[in-house]
Amino acid sequence: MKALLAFRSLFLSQAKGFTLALLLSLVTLAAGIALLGTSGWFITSAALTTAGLAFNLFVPSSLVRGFSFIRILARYGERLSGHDATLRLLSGLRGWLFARLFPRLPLADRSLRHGDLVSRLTSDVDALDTAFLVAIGPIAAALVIGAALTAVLAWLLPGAAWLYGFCFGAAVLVVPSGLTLLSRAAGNAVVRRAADARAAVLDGIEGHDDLTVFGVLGTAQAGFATTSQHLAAARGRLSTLTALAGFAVQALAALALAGSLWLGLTAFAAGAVEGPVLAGLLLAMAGSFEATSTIVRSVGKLTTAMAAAERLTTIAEAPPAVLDPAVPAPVPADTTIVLADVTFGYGGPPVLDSLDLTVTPGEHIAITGPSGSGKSSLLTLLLRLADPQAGRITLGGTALPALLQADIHARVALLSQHSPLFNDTIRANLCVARDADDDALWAALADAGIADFVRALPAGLDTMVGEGGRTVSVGQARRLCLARVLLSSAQILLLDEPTAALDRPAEVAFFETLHQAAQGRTVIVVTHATIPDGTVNRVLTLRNGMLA
Ligand SMILES: Nc1ncnc2c1ncn2[C@@H]1O[C@H](COP(=O)(O)OP(=O)(O)OP(=O)(O)O)[C@@H](O)[C@H]1O
Repeated sequence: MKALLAFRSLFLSQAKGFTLALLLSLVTLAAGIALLGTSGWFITSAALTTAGLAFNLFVPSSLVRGFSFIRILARYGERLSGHDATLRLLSGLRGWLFARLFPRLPLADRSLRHGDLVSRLTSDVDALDTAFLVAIGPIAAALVIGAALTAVLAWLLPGAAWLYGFCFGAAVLVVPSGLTLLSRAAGNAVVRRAADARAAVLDGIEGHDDLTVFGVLGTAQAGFATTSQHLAAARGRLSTLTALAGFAVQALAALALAGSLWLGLTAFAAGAVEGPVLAGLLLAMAGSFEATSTIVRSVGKLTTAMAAAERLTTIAEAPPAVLDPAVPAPVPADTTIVLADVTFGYGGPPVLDSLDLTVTPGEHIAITGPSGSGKSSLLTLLLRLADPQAGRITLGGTALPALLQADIHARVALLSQHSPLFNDTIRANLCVARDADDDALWAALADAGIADFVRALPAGLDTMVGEGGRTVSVGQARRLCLARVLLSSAQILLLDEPTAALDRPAEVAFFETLHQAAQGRTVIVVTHATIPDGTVNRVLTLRNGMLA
């Protein structure tokens, strides 16, 4: 519940819609109960009145019709306002989560799987946004209705009021609370297992080719079947508990009705209550318990929502890798980069150890070094996606932590080892860097050495590249990503293994084009390739955390 409370400001932002939905659900419930009560009273009165001659049929029958209409209209209005508020809450929740997620990327918790993250961003948010609609709203409405009917009973059939009040209170408060406590573990397991299943699906799709080639598709399928069985078992446990709670509520309803019938008949025999009123009250009680059955079904969802809330707050409250300064420094015009005595690691031995480096504006440098020597980590620091544990990095004389990250990223562009192509047109993929006209796009494509290929495509710049750039070769995808980086207005370009997928002639051509295309801009390229002569000003080697 504490995790759910963390989202109270978001829920409160939709308070108007939820209050309206709550009021309308109260009207719906009240109209339903009044409908049953009036019908019972009406039918009994009509039966007790000789041939109906002395009985005014008009008032009760119009009441029955009136309550039916009110019930239908109120239910419609409740669904409309409740779902409207829920959808608004959903957009608020997603915005809230993304706003917290971005400054925390890459997530410090490397164990968090891609599929799990997707699960948190989708189904966990969905579980949370319906918490009001399926659980909190119905519980609040039932409590009000139960209290009102108890008050009516205290007036018309005092003997039964305490019994009804006790049974209804237990059905709305005790059984759902007990179910919440008992189903906590099952609710957690459902959320966890659902995330596992989603991750297994994503892994299977992403790794399908390799799994097929290595002949282990069957093993992967068996793994997925096991995950699905675990999910089904967790859902089964939750359903069993929900069914038991449903049985408890029905038993309480039966106890309240049977006891009230007995107490009511005693009161009727003593002349303390009229027959039609008694019939109406008993039917109204039966109607009110209808509200409790929804609650029991909903509480299972509430435990899932609580588990989802915990998983979301885990990401949202994780300390961000870096924080923007409260008062940012102005962006320096100079783009000289200086790393002085920089030490950085991931908790173990330092990856970069007292490293010094100065890169003057417009200089092109290459950094080589054995795998795992810290080349990519160095680029991470230059983008201020992490801060060094010791030492100082400055841009134009201003320390990076004094600048807004957005300002740094406007000046420093990255072509990473994993730069993606989005499932969109070539034009849209390039314009991620900045909005540009066709001339600028073709110039960037020409600089990246891929203009001829794009020009030969029937749809040219409007060609869809497919998911992850599946319709182009790996080398072409790298060049399209390079074109995007060249198109950006950043004065400093960082490239991580830009030629990993190219053969030697293409690699040489790539470095030559890069050198020409990025004239006037600073280039830091991290690579295992042998750098062709004349394409960079300096080649440095990173070894044992230091540059040589
Ligand atoms: N997020 C991380 N958490 C923990 N350790 C990390 C993380 N990222 C990198 N490392 C470790 O830091 C070291 C340097 O990694 P880095 O990727 O910077 O090396 P690299 O020189 O770029 O390697 P490669 O040439 O293979 O790309 C490696 O030992 C790696 O395992």
